[in-house]
Amino acid sequence: MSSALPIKTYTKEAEVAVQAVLRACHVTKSVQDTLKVDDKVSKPDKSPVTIGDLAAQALITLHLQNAFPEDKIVGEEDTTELRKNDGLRNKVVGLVNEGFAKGKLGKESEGIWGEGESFSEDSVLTALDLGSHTGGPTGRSWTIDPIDGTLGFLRKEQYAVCLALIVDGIVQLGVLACPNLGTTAVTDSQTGVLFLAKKNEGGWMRSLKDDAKWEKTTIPEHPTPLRFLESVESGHSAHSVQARIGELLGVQEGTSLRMDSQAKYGALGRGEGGCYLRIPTKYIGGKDYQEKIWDHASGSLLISESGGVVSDMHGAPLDFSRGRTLSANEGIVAAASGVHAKAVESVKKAIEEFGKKV
Ligand SMILES: Nc1ncnc2c1ncn2[C@@H]1O[C@H](COP(=O)(O)O)[C@@H](O)[C@H]1OP(=O)(O)O
Ligand SMILES: [Mg+2]
Ligand SMILES: [Mg+2]
Ligand SMILES: [Mg+2]
Repeated sequence: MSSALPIKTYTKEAEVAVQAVLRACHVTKSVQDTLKVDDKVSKPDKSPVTIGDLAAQALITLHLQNAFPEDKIVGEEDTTELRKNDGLRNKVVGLVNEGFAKGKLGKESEGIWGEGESFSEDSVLTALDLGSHTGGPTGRSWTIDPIDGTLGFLRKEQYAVCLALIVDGIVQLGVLACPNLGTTAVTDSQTGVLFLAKKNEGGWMRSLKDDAKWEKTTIPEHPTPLRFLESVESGHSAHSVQARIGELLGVQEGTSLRMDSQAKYGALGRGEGGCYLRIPTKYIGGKDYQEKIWDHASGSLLISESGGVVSDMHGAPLDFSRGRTLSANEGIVAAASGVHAKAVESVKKAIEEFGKKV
């Protein structure tokens, strides 16, 4: 069994979520180590999806379906690619069952639901299709990003397995696993960190290893040195605007921490960096883009529960009640409490400057 969870409410939900995410990490890690060219395809929006993304979402959904059959699922992936590609489908079904294989997860999975069970192709496809819920302001729904940062995953760098519970539009519980993140610093020899956040109770982290102890996550009011965290991909956020915001905040030149996925929220949540910036590229002539709820639900709760502040780039709270996207928001600023207000102010100034240039 996993070491006792540090929270007092939603304990069954957290227990199931942690188990599901641990199993998904086991699968994604083995896929990342052995990925072949035809284990990856492009989705209609041209973004990549791998057998790891699809297997992890199916596996997490099977856990949720078993424990909370009434709950809705808002998942990033669907069965479009699997239904037209036999090879991909067979591999995904095989991986899901490998994730449940007896003894695969070590002692943490002993006595936990699903160990040794086998799932048919039909149940795997049905589980994936459950992820098409529209989200919205009422009821309970889980949002899944089975591999966040697929581009980082393909580069064998950072990625995250993300699962959050949203109740009546509010994120109540967030689980964020970062299999390639160092346990004490972004890169160190001991990799693999699991983060957990519960609304109004706090944020915690532990190593991904068996039975590791949970430690509280805290963000100092003024982290020093102040650095900012941003995407590796220049198509996902406006690096040039962010560099200017960094200057305005007094960040030393060349000290931004670039990494893929919600691992950025994990690093910030345990006090690294001090400010995560995600300024849309449309401000420098890029395409319009709406952020998805599964890309921010777990991470944003971790920040607010660790003493930090999260908003959109204009300072407005993130609104998870609008459906599958954060359609009421634009960009993200997540920062230490002593940095956030100045960061939002600096965003405004930098955008004005760039507006004159574009
Ligand atoms: N133009 C864009 N602006 C912001 N985020 C994007 C954009 N295109 C894709 N993404 C999403 O950014 C996330 C990764 O963020 P990061 O750069 O911080 O690692 C992915 O979930 C990815 O979605 P997708 O899964 O559809 O590729
Ligand atoms: Mg994502
Ligand atoms: Mg993803
Ligand atoms: Mg994706």
